[in-house]
Amino acid sequence: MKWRTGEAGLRRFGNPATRTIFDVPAHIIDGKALAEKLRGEIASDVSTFTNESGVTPHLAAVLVGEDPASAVYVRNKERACANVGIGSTLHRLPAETTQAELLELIGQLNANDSVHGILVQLPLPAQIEEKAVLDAVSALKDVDAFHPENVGLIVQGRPRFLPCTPCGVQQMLIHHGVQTAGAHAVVIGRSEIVGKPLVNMLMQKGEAANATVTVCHSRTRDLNDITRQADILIAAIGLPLFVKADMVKPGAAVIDVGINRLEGKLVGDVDFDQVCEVAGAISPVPGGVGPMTITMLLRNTLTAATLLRKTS
Ligand SMILES: Nc1nc(=O)c2c([nH]1)NC[C@@H]1CN(c3ccc(C(=O)N[C@@H](CCC(=O)O)C(=O)O)cc3)C=[N+]21
Repeated sequence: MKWRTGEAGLRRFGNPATRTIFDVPAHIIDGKALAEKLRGEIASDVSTFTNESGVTPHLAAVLVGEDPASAVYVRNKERACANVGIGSTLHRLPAETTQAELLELIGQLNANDSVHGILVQLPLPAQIEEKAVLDAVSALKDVDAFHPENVGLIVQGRPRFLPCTPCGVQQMLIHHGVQTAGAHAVVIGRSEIVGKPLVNMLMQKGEAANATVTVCHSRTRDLNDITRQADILIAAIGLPLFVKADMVKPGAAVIDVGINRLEGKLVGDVDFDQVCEVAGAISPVPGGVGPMTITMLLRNTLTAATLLRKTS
């Protein structure tokens, strides 16, 4: 489905199964549907790779502690792997695991030739230094693209892996016809996981890039004046319903990276109900960036298996 600036009319949005269909003015950037389509393509690529090499790509996921949200995410990732023919192993460690114990496990996974991708689920318990752990993951198995070597390659415009959430956002822009070249993209949020890499990727030469990029964060003055200039507005701040209609230029494409629980409901960083009246295109939560993040993890695991085969 394509969307172009200035397109008018109401769009149908919702889930026919639950009869929650309603009409909204903005084009809906449906991450769930796109994720399903791309997972079909990944499954076919995995099958080709496995037939040619005799190797089944394998993801090792590490979960430390009992955080219920993390447990759900990790389970979703395992299921997604199985659905495209990627093997996975979940390593569950108790909340009181020491940094040395976690590093020991990562060392074993690095050395294990049948493991191609390693994912350490964040956040980690307070006694463990996140940077030390992420640095220890082999750069060739770093399917999150958090290792400094992989971050450096992204900055230089020659990525090995692209980080899952930013890459998912780019795919959503590509597949919905949102033109990034020359556009003003405003990213709210400067996290290592989303904001910082995404800003870097959007300003590179290449597909879903060549944008003029502005980074906003908690210390930005006159935030609304800046966000209102955005042709593409990306919300990755971690504050529920933070982006309101008066922060959005009419017709802009709005991508909501937020995952917040509010009164038992999952909501994004964008106040969808009001912003969809102003935006030209908007991604929902749930069903937006989340499913795309997992899809890009699957793609990266296949890439890792391909790379490790070439280097061994
Ligand atoms: N090393 C690491 N890599 C990650 O990629 C990583 C992580 N740690 N820690 C936590 C965050 C969060 N994250 C999500 C992925 C998918 C959905 C997702 O699919 N959400 C569904 C809804 C799921 C639900 O109902 O809870 C949706 O938005 O439609 C959400 C969140 C990956 N993360």
